[in-house]
Amino acid sequence: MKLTDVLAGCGAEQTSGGRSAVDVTGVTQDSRRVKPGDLFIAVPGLKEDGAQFIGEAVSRGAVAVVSEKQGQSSQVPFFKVSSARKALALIAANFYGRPADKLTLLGVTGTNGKTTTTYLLEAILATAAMYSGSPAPGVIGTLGYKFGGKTTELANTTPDPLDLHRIFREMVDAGVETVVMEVSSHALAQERVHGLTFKAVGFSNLSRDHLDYHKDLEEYFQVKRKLFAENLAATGTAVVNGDDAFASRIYNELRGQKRMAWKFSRLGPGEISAADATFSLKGIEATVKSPAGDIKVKSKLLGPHNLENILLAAGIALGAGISRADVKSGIELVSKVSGRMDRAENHRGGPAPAVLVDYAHTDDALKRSIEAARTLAKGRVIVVFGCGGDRDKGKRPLMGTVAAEGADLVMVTSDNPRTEDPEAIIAEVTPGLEKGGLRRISAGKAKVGEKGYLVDADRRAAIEQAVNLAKDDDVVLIAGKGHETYQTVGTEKHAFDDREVAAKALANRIPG
Ligand SMILES: CC(=O)N[C@H]1[C@@H](OP(=O)(O)OP(=O)(O)OC[C@H]2O[C@@H](n3ccc(=O)[nH]c3=O)[C@H](O)[C@@H]2O)O[C@H](CO)[C@@H](O)[C@@H]1O[C@H](C)C(=O)N[C@@H](C)C(=O)N[C@H](CCC(=O)O)C(=O)O
Ligand SMILES: Nc1ncnc2c1ncn2[C@@H]1O[C@H](COP(=O)(O)OP(=O)(O)OP(=O)(O)O)[C@@H](O)[C@H]1O
Ligand SMILES: N[C@H](CCC[C@H](N)C(=O)O)C(=O)O
Ligand SMILES: [Mg+2]
Repeated sequence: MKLTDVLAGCGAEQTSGGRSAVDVTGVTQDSRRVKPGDLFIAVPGLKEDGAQFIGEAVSRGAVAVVSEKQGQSSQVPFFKVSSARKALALIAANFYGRPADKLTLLGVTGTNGKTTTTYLLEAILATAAMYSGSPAPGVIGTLGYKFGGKTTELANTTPDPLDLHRIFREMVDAGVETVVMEVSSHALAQERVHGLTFKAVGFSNLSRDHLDYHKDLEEYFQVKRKLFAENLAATGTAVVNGDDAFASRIYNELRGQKRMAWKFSRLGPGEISAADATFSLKGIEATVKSPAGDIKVKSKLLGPHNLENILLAAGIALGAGISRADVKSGIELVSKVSGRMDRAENHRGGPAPAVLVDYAHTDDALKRSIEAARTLAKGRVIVVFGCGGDRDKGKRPLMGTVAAEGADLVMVTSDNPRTEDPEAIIAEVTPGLEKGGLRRISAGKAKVGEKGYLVDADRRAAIEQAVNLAKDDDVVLIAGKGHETYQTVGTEKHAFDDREVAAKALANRIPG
């Protein structure tokens, strides 16, 4: 592809180097991966400044360079841009032949509920597509990217632009017309979706997370707001959580601009609201009230927070022009979202506690998933959780407090310790548990029915103890790792799946 075509529209100005009439055979932002014929884009990062590696990129065969820095005298054409990350997004689109121009994009942002909402939307869109004879949608998010019945794992929830536009290309080539995607705050901060236009976007909620990356909650919000301010089509629809103060600010802003915005609310009024909701281990029954009319749904998803995800998915789908009937059928098709309130198998049969594996890894998510477990449990709620290493430390005591306030028995353990000491992470969680009113029970002293918290850094042992300490009418909630099939200790990933460990613990359960 001609360099001038790759750079089209990205505002790059040549500052040095030779003739720009060269062909580009690849694009990369990583000097270590440069192949002869590539364009190298030097991105300033958290740890490194890509500009340091321009020499290395050229010596590996880069035929042109894009950077925010003024070009030194360069052997290859050197282009200056005001934002390397924005340029990267536009260049990636050009390089893959602008596949997103052929797609209808629907996006979901927010701290919790993105993955669940995108899978509800996928089912709704697939139902609509089936009836209209159109192709099924694609999905991009934490569980990977999915189209044509195949899911491929991803390193990030929202991929870097070069991966994202390559995936769009694969999808368009396979005939996909609509893509529903999670848009993370890291992606928005790093301009991974710069230049994309969404037909409808949703905002689930905003609560504490990633404050190791964002300065404070307000900055975290401003980053999420970009999706609505910069990426929503002028005639597109925004659906936001009316029960969330941050999300409501977006509603007011868009309404002030006479844009299309809907609020959804589980408890109060809103363009999308709920009535007659009931929750059990069989799922949710509720009436979704919408500008298009009422939709009675029976969902297999568990807990009040999932009703919020249903309202958001219904709002986005209706906003994108899907019929009420397809919204209902799609929602009812989703039997579960992998690793979210995902019930572990009881292979032995007979009475046993319900063991739910969930991905709650923020204090709000943990609070909400414990609340959900409470609506499902006839007996007690037992929670097993830990906090990830090398991530926002501020959430550790907060997660401890919500666990103590919501659960009867808590088993504190490891999540992915990464390069931190597991015991040191736990030591940052336990003051929160004490603050929440639970007292520590010494190892080996726990009795069935007792209140308090136990500590065991070995996640497998912690899950086994929790299952053994549960009575048949208790609910055991194993939070934090959801769909993950590994545990990261140091820099190594070991096979570990909460759902398998829990099913084994149930099969070998020795009550008491
Ligand atoms: C914290 C974070 O988001 N980091 C992202 C960031 O990395 P960074 O700023 O540390 O990059 P860096 O190492 O300083 O390098 C800067 C540049 O120099 C280049 N470089 C570096 C070294 C070298 O020898 N040569 C070279 O060219 C790098 O390729 C890069 O382009 O920029 C990189 C390039 O765009 C991203 O890949 C990387 O995402 C990493 C993999 C990551 O783990 N991100 C997570 C936290 C994330 O994005 N998570 C969200 C979901 C979160 C949630 O909702 O729960 C997601 O969307 O996945
Ligand atoms: N609407 C909601 N409000 C609050 N908590 C929720 C909501 N939906 C899900 N959760 C909690 O958050 C966890 C993660 O849910 P989900 O994977 O759908 O969200 P996500 O935004 O994609 O998360 P991540 O950013 O980690 O990918 C769930 O396991 C549950 O504990
Ligand atoms: N995308 C989130 C996932 C956290 C999952 C949890 N299991 C952990 O490892 O902290 C992150 O990387 O912060
Ligand atoms: Mg997700």
